Parts: sequence; structure tokens; C-alpha cells
Amino acid sequence: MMDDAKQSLVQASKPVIAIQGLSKSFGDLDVLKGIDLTVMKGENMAVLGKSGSGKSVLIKILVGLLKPDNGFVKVLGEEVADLPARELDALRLRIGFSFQNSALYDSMNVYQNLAFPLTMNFRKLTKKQVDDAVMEALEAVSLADKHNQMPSGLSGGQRKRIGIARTLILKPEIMLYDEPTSGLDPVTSTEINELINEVQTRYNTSAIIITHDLTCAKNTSHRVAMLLDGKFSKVGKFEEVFDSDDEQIRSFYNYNFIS
Ligand SMILES: Nc1ncnc2c1ncn2[C@@H]1O[C@H](COP(=O)(O)OP(=O)(O)OP(=O)(O)O)[C@@H](O)[C@H]1O
Repeated sequence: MMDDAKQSLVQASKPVIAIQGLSKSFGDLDVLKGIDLTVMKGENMAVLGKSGSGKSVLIKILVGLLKPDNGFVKVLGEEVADLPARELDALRLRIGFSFQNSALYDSMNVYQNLAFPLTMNFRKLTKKQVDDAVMEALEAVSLADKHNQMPSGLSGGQRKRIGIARTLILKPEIMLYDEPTSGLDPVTSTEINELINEVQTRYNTSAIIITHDLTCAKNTSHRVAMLLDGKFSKVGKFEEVFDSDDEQIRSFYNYNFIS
């Protein structure tokens, strides 16, 4: 849980993501119906919503993989929908994606998995610069001793950590976590939640955390945004959002809260 001092520090910072009046439909299906959301520098925002509510569509619009029908989306000061391809690539480099399945390359060891995105994007780095960056990212996720290991020899939680380290190596300003605790036992989930907070403190990143896991949302986010019927019905501190008589919010809470 975030303490109040940290909460007010974040509120006083500037927005890194600003969404206004965003809508997106596929044929007759209106997925996003005019949503507004602001994520501040240094803020972890959990985005909650039922399966099919449009969380992935929102993330895809944020990184320019889908175009909005209406509204505007500014990420790190850039209006995403208007960006030419080269500038969109540059913007994406400032955003770290942590996918559900960790998406590690099984034929590469941990070191190679981390070095790969770095050398692909920054071809002039020396071997020492790459080594240092890999080790710093591995230390950030407390797995420096695993650099020689193949992904198949890692536990589910370790794979998630390495996936996060591989994202951190590019020093992103925004982290996008897609169901970071899915498929993990409660102890490992707690470790990942702690890691998300450590990443935020160490790198002063902002994050959007898409999750069904309310313990994760509660313990990692400054604010949560609840996507219901194509809109953010409530955005605020975890307790504020769930201290609600709204039947859909109550039912989401009762269905998803584990501990
Ligand atoms: N490219 C597309 N073409 C048509 N429909 C799409 C497309 N992408 C998403 N949808 C539809 O939009 C809705 C929202 O999908 P989305 O993947 O954002 O849900 P979600 O909230 O991320 O769900 P989950 O929690 O299950 O991952 C779904 O009904 C989906 O079928």
C-alpha cells in the first residue's frame, strides 16, 4: 500500500499519459466509449476490468498499434495517433512492455535474452557497456546469479523477473505490465508486486498495470481505474474505488479478491 506522502508527491508531478474522450469500436462493438485518464510521472496506475472490457485495446492505442476513432492520447508529450513511423519507434523505445508470458527467447540464455534488445537498438555499445547494463538489470530483479541459465531452467516467477529485467535494460520511462501475477502462486505474486514497487522507486518509472489480481492492484498502485461498459467508471485510490455501492464494482471485487 502506498503511503500518503508518496501519494501526494506523485500527484504534484506532471502527466506522462493523458487520454481524453478516447473511443474505439470494431464494427458494431463499441469497446471504449469516451474514456479519460491521466497517469502522472512516478505513478503506478492499475487498470481493472472484466475479460473483454477493452484493457488490451487501450494499451495497443497507447503504443500506436491501434488507431483511436475519436479523442486524443498523449504519451510522454507526443500525440500518438499523429506520429510518423520513425518517431513512433522512438517513443516505443521509451516504453517497456512486460507481457503475460514473459516472451523470453528459449534458445538464448538469460544474458543473451537481456543483451539482445540492447544491441538491436544501440549497435555502437561496447561489450563492457552491454555487460554492465545486463548485470545492472539482473541485479534490479535480484537474479544476477542466473545470467548463464537457459529460460527452461527458470521458475515461473523467475521468468517474469527476467522478462521485467529485459524491459528495464532500455531504461523505460513508462512500464506496461500485462497481468504480471497471472499463473503465479501467492508467495511469488507477492515478490512480483514488491518488484513492481522497487522498479518504480529505483527508476522513477510510471506504470500501467493491467490485472485481474486485486491484491496486486492494491499493493502496487497509487490509483486504480475501473473499466466498466467502455468507460472508467471510477478512478482513485483502491479503497475509494471499491468503497462503492455500484453492483458491478461490488461483484468485480467479490469475484476477484483472493486475500
Ligand atoms: N482487432 C480487433 N478486431 C475486432 N475486435 C477486436 C479487436 N481487438 C479487440 N477486439 C474486441 O474488443 C473487445 C476488448 O478486447 P480486449 O482484448 O481489449 O479485452 P481485455 O479487457 O484485454 O480482455 P482480457 O482480460 O480477456 O485480456 C473484445 O470483445 C475483443 O474481441
